[in-house]
Amino acid sequence: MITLENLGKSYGPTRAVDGLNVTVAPGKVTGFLGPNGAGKTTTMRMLLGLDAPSIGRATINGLGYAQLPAPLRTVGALLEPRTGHRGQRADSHLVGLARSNRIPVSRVGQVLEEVGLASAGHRRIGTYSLGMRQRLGIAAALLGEPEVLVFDEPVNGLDADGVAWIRGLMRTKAAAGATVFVSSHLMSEMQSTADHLVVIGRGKLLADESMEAVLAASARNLVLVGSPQAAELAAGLERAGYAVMLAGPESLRVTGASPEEIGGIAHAMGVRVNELGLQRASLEQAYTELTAQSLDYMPTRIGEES
Ligand SMILES: Nc1ncnc2c1ncn2[C@@H]1O[C@H](COP(=O)(O)OP(=O)(O)OP(=O)(O)O)[C@@H](O)[C@H]1O
Repeated sequence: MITLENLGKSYGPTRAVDGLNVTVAPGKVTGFLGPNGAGKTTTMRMLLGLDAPSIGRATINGLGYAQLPAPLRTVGALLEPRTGHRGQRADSHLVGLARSNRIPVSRVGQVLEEVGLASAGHRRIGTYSLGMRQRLGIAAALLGEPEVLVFDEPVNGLDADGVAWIRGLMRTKAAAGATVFVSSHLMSEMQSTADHLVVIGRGKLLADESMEAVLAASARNLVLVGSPQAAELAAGLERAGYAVMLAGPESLRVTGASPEEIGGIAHAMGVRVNELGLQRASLEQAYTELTAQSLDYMPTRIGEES
């Protein structure tokens, strides 16, 4: 489990991270989202003892990173794809890491296998593609069989197969009980990977909710209704306070109501309904609404300049 308690970091006048209180639970993939410069990397660096908080604290299983008796056995991290020296062989890099962390060297072959680098383990890191270096970084993170995984933008540089692979890896680890905390700016990817979302903007917490709740709260959720008495039903739905648009002579688009609520109103009015379909907002849309207020630079639209 990861706990952020009133965690804050200032760089001069900039509050990169501003009083975060978050618990990241085991058994789930928790997506960490926010616009560029929101403070995600700074938060992860404080969690991993690479930056000192200005206020508050970040703990893993109740301890700060520096207090962990065996850090690599507790938390596996991928912060940037650069790992090891270019001239070093990938397997020797991992052997060095294992030895210095009292992890059995037999794990090296296992993690190389797990990340799909078994046949390239003897090669020098400098000959690796960006995607291979990303896999090597993940191999290093998995070396100590940690129960907490912290990945900053892990799919950067990976091709479609690599993206699908890392999604599967995170889902498998979470299903086995691991705490998986992963930042990403790829909303469609997060939508199919994360169970829970922590969203920040300008260092502040904007949402800490299940994926389901974030999507359900979006104003972009639409219900498409087909009815031969569309106009009559529209009037009834408007009386009930829902936003209704006539999409055709026999079809409506309704926002703010669930299919069940619309069905209930239609039933009470004695109106026939032929079709009732929920068109869910995408995470991209829900996220845009959540972060709209916290974007550092809002483009000025033509015609709005004063
Ligand atoms: N070492 C530093 N010195 C000064 N300012 C910093 C430093 N590191 C980060 N910042 C500032 O802190 C804020 C948060 O940066 P951070 O990299 O944590 O954001 P992020 O959410 O990871 O963004 P991105 O998605 O662009 O990586 C930014 O305004 C950034 O310019």
